[in-house]
Amino acid sequence: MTENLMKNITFYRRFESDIVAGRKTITLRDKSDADYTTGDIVSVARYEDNQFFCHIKVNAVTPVSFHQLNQDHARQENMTLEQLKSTIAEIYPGIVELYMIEFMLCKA
Ligand SMILES: CC(=O)Nc1ccn([C@H]2C[C@H](O)[C@@H](CO)O2)c(=O)n1
Repeated sequence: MTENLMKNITFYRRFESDIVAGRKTITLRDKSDADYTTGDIVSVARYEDNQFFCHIKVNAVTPVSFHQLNQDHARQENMTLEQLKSTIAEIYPGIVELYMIEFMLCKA
């Protein structure tokens, strides 16, 4: 019998309030952190202390290059495009190939 293990993802603490309010509906990750499939229900915790704070449902996973990032991506991250690019550059210095994980909050 195969067990259906729930996947996990972490976000930096500073993004928790935007996620639980539904203001942040994508995250851009490197390949090692993008192993999600449409329909996955994912358990979300803070990166700093691994404290669970919600579940999300994955709506799509799409490759996107750093140079393609635009105002739509920024709006879905609840940031300006400048903030988004500098956040990505800080987390993943020099990265070109990203994966956009689109998600929606699962209401408890
Ligand atoms: C460990 C790790 O990389 N954790 C991450 C990576 C990204 N995020 C956030 C930051 C931005 O809002 C988007 C785009 O990368 O996702 C994060 O919270 N934690």
